[in-house]
Amino acid sequence: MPIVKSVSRAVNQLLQSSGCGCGISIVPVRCLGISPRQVTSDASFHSVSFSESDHPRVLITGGLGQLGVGLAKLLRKRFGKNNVILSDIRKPADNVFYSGPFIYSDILDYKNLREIVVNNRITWLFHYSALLSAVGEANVPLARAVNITGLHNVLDIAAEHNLRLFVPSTIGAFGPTSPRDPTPDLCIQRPRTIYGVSKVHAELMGEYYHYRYGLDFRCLRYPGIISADSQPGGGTTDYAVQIFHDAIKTGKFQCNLKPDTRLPMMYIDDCLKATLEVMEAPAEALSMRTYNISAMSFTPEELAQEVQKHIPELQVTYSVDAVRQAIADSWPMNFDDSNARKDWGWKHDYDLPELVTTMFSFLGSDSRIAQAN
Ligand SMILES: NC(=O)c1ccc[n+]([C@@H]2O[C@H](COP(=O)([O-])OP(=O)(O)OC[C@H]3O[C@@H](n4cnc5c(N)ncnc54)[C@H](O)[C@@H]3O)[C@@H](O)[C@H]2O)c1
Ligand SMILES: C[C@@H](O)[C@H](N)C(=O)O
Repeated sequence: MPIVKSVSRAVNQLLQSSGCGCGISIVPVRCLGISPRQVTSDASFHSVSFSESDHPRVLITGGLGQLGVGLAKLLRKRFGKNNVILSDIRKPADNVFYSGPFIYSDILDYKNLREIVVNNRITWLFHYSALLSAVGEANVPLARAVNITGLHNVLDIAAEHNLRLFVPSTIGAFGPTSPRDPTPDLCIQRPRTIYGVSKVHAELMGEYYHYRYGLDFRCLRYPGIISADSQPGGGTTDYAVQIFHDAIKTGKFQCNLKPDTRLPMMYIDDCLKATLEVMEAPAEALSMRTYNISAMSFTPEELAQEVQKHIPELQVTYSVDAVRQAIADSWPMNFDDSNARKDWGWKHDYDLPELVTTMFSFLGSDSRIAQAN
C-alpha cells in the first residue's frame, strides 16, 4: 500500500475514534515536532490496539502507597498475576516484591516511563503517584513537579500509546467557595492547596486530552480512604486510619482535627471496586469522564464513638493541626455521587459500622476487645 494512503487511513481511523468530531489535528502535543522529547509523528498509529477480549496489560505508578498494593491484588485476581506491574521509586517490601511483577519507575523520567510502557505492551495505566494534601503543603515545589509535571508525562505517553488511563482525583479538588453539603460533580472548584490545584489540573487536562485526542481518560474523585494493611501517605484524612492503630496499641488517640470536622470517607475495598468498575464500564455508559464517588461521611467524634463500641476504654483528645484543619474546613462535608450511581451502577458496600468492624477484624483486636468486656 502506498505510504500516503496508509497514513491517511490511519489519520481517518484516529479522527473517527477521537470523539472530537471537530476535524482539526488530533496528534498529541509531543508528536507535533515542538518537543525535545518528541517521538515520530505517527507514533500512535503504530500502537498495538487493545482488543476487549484480551486481558489488559496494566501498569500502576506510585504503587507502593496506601492504595497501590491493594489495587494490584484486585487486578491480578481479575487479569492474571503477570498482567499487572506495580511500579514506584521506593524499595518494595519482600511480600510485595514476591507477589507479582515490580519495576522501578520515576514518573518524572519520561523516557523511562515510555520504555516501560512499550517493552511491556501496557494497555491500561493507573496513575497513583502523587504527594497528598498535607505533605504537598510542606513541599510545594516537589508536589508541583510530581503532581503536575509527572501527570503531563503520563498523559502524553497514554495518548501516544493508546492507553486507557485512570487518574484518581479527590475531595481535595474542591475549595471554600464550592458547595460543601452536598458537593455535586460540576460546581466551582477553587482549592487552596497545591494538591487540590494539581488535581483540578489533572481532571481538566485528562478531559481535554479525551476530547482533543481521543484519550480514554477515566477519573474518580475519591473521599478519604481507610485501610488496615497500608499506611496513608500524609493527607488530611489520615487521622481516620491512625485512630484504629492507636486504639489497639495504647488505648489513647490524639486527633489533629476538631471533633466536629465532617469529611467524606470510604473503605479501601469500595474504593478499589469503584476503580475497577469505572475502568471496565463501556464508554457509552460514561456521560462524564470525572465522577464523585461516595460511601459515608463522619466527624472524628462520630468515628470515635463507633470505635468505642469495640474498645470502650479508648480515650480521645484533640490537638488541632492548623494546616490540616484549614484544609479540612475547605473540603466537602458530603459528596453527591448520583451520576456515578446512575451511569455505571456505582454502589458502596461499607457504611461506618461495617467499616469499623472490618478494620478491627483485620487488625486483630480480638484480645483487646475481650479484655474490655
Ligand atoms: N489515600 C487517599 O485517601 C486518597 C484519597 C483521594 C485520592 N487519592 C489519590 O490516590 C492516589 C494514590 O494515593 P495513595 O494514598 O496511595 O498515595 P500515597 O502517598 O500513599 O502514595 C503515593 C506514591 O507515589 C510515589 N511517588 C512519589 N513520587 C513519585 C515519582 N516521582 N515517581 C513515581 N512514584 C512516585 C510514592 O513513593 C508513593 O508510594 C493518589 O493520586 C492520591 O491523590 C488518595
Ligand atoms: C482526601 C485525600 O485526597 C487524601 N487522603 C488527603 O487527605 O490528602
